[in-house]
Amino acid sequence: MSTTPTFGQRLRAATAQHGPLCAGIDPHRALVESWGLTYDLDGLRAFTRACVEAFAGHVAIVKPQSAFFEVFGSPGIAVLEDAIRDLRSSGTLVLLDAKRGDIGSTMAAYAEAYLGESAVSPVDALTASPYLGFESLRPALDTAAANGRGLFVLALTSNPEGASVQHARGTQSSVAGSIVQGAADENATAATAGDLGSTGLVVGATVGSAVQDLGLDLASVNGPLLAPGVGAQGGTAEDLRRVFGDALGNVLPASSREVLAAGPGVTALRDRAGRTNEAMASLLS
Ligand SMILES: O=C(O)c1cc(=O)[nH]c(=O)n1[C@@H]1O[C@H](COP(=O)(O)O)[C@@H](O)[C@H]1O
Repeated sequence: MSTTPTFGQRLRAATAQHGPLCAGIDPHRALVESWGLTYDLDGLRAFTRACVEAFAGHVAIVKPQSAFFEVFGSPGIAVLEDAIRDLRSSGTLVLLDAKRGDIGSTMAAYAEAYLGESAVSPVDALTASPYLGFESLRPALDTAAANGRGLFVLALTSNPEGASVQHARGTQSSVAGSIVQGAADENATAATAGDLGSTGLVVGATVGSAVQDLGLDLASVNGPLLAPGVGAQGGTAEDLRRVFGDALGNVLPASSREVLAAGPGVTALRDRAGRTNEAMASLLS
């Protein structure tokens, strides 16, 4: 039997030590320029370096948004890879936000790229879109599990357009409901062992009463619940309480712009992340 700790176990240990905040690295043009940097490769590099210095060893998990690095082509990806390596070597978990989702055979290549045993730039977890069907993610679910890594599957996203797909009802349940069930099934073995599962869900802090309206049981998922939308998108601590109810203990509040706006100083960034973390920890406990 493998003795490699699971992603769920590693995440639980990390949040116990550092608090629940998932700090985003989203080098938007406006943010980069507001730090007095030029919006080019040098600016991207300086922005990312400051984030890594501020967050490494101080928060449980960091979520770089791949899109903002892809903008700069392969040199931008190299900046992302350096950040992933440096964060992970400091012991900070990395959730790469790339929202991958494709037919199974292509999904297998995405899984190999980010979660595989021989991945060039491995991450601890990856965001994934299940809208080609939850089972299309099977290669990523299995590769993640085999290598002690995790997957965060979009269930109820923070954008207003998400509802038109995710709230739709089939013969038995809503689309989001089937995603919740899929994640709960993946985490069943961990649940029996008393561990947090490694298949997480993404449920935005801005989804209002959707969880209740659709009758979703998020506590039954027994996995981490990434909650983007806090801060810049209008989500508040009170919203988290309303949205997640008895599943609050598994929530990772995700904040990018609100924390990043404290830059460019490394200490100021770290302090903002620390204060957000403390506020979230007292809410969730
Ligand atoms: O998967 C995500 O992280 C995500 C899902 C979602 O439903 N909504 C959402 O905003 N996100 C991401 O979370 C980050 C939000 O950034 P801020 O609004 O600046 O905190 C961005 O990187 C988004 O791509």
